[in-house]
Amino acid sequence: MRVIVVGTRGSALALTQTRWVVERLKEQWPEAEFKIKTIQTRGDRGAPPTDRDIFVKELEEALLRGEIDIAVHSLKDLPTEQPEGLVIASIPKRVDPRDVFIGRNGIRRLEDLPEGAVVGTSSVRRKAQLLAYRPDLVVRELRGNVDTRLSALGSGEFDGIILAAAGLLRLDLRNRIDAFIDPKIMLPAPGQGALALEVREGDDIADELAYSIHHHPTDDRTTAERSFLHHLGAGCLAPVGALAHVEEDGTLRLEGVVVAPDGSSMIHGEIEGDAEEAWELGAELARDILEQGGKRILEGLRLEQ
Ligand SMILES: NCc1[nH]cc(CCC(=O)O)c1CC(=O)O
Repeated sequence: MRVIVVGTRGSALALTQTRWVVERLKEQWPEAEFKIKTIQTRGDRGAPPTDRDIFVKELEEALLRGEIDIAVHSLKDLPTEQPEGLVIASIPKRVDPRDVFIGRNGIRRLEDLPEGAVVGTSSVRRKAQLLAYRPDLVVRELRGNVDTRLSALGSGEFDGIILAAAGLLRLDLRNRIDAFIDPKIMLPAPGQGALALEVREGDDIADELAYSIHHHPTDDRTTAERSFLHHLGAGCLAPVGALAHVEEDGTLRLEGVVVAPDGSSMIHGEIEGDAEEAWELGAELARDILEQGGKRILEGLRLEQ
């Protein structure tokens, strides 16, 4: 059997999650041989997060050239439209999708921040929801990989920072988390906490290997969330949050939000239905929210750019 080359970015988080994926694949296919290949993306070389696919494109090009057979992505970094010739073969089981707060000087929750405190994040989605909740806070740019962000907190420039729980959990840094942020205050990015395994269309072997670690409930949840984002006509850099849950009986409940970047207005909505209709439910919620004022917020953003 051929060696299956699994491609990943080179950050500590990307490598850790890819090793996790390969361990799961080996459990399913003990006779198969896997090799991990690291590919540097523009995002890793410090490109500003202005293009939606800075973490993704180089991996996809390597896939198309045949240098790798399976690309491992963070699902939330992946655009909602697939490039020609590539397919998502598998969405493994998600970890906690929430955002978390890490504070300094005994501050352990968002609620503990004094008036005018400085919070670090580079995500418009986090900034907008934070300001909607606490307009008094000052939000400052915080970039880089998880390690860089944690050491920026130590340098004293911020009273607290916000990160995805997923990155810290995967890096075994759970003890650094001070508080999980209630999704009522901050809805995560669509797909946050989930991975995606992408393969070449027609590579049936890679497809079958990858599909063996597919997780249907995660797929249904993230399909609804990403459909919501897609039908808003917004990319992963927009001030858009979404979170879906699937109940035992197959009912999917999706919550979504569009927020003005300064937090001054916020359109929130919810929908529920059959998990098998995940894509349609996301589309319907997007239409509702666009009508209720989401459209005005998102058009305002385009004019600013
Ligand atoms: N924006 C970068 C990014 N892409 C994926 C994760 C980890 C969380 C995940 O896998 O969803 C992070 C870090 C963060 O947002 O704190």
